[in-house]
Amino acid sequence: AMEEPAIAERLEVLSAPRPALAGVAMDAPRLMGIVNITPDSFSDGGDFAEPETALAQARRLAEEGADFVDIGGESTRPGSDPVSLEDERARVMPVLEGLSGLPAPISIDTRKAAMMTEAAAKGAKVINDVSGLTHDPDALSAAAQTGLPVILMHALGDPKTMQDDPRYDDVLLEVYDFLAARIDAAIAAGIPKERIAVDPGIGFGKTLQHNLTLLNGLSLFHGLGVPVLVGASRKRFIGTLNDEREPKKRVPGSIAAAITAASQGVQILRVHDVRETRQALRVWLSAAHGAPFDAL
Ligand SMILES: Nc1nc2ncc(COP(=O)(O)OP(=O)(O)O)nc2c(=O)[nH]1
Repeated sequence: AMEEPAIAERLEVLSAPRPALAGVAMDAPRLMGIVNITPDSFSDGGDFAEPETALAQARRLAEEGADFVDIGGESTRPGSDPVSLEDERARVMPVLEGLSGLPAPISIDTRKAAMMTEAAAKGAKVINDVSGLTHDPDALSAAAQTGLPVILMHALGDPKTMQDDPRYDDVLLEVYDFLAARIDAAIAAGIPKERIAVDPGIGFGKTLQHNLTLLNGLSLFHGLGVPVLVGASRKRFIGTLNDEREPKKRVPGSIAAAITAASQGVQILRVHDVRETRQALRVWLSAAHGAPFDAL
């Protein structure tokens, strides 16, 4: 088999030239903290459903060192139902208004064109669409109009049914090809390549095996020439491997997944537990460099 590149060589990938994303340098693993303003998110639904608690969480994650704070008003967990524009707007906009002074750039986790436009007007600096700008026919043009960088994620169909029976001939290549096509579509819509990042969509229409094949092969996605984001935090595959039904008890496994991604040069890690993940990353990066790594 091909000799596995040493950690140091893989770390070279980290320093591969990628433009900054919303002003955040892509030269070391960066953390995207998660604020789910929903009653039903799979791991923390209801915890931050009120503006005050969502604001406090966003500020806390920024203080813990989040490089981005991802704000979402629609759970896209397996089996979830879509949220109306009115409901998503009512959940998210009050929080965005309250976060205007946040030191970390805010990403808006939404599939709706109208939400992208309105969130951008309220200070969001990144658009994060779990459907890769495919769900809303107006999303590509709306995202391009905002001038914001976009994160294009792969999902196999709709959250409602994506886990019913996910099948691929080759999950790595099919996810890669989907992301390549979405990059082309975004560029054609007027979003320059330096404002694009991709994400394989762990848990979005994938079996345990699919998720593990993706986590093992993440370095492939650097071939797309844009920053790579991975969101494995607290997800079901961690619970399946450990028979751990409670998402909040999956933090050690989430950290292991984050280190797995960082060791393959993934530039952005989307996590619920910023302080814990940052601590682990610093140790891993410092050891891998043989010296204190304080870029985080
Ligand atoms: N780019 C990106 N965005 C995402 N948004 C939501 C979730 C699902 O996790 P969470 O937001 O915690 O749960 P829910 O969708 O139930 O709110 N995962 C990702 C991900 O892996 N990548």
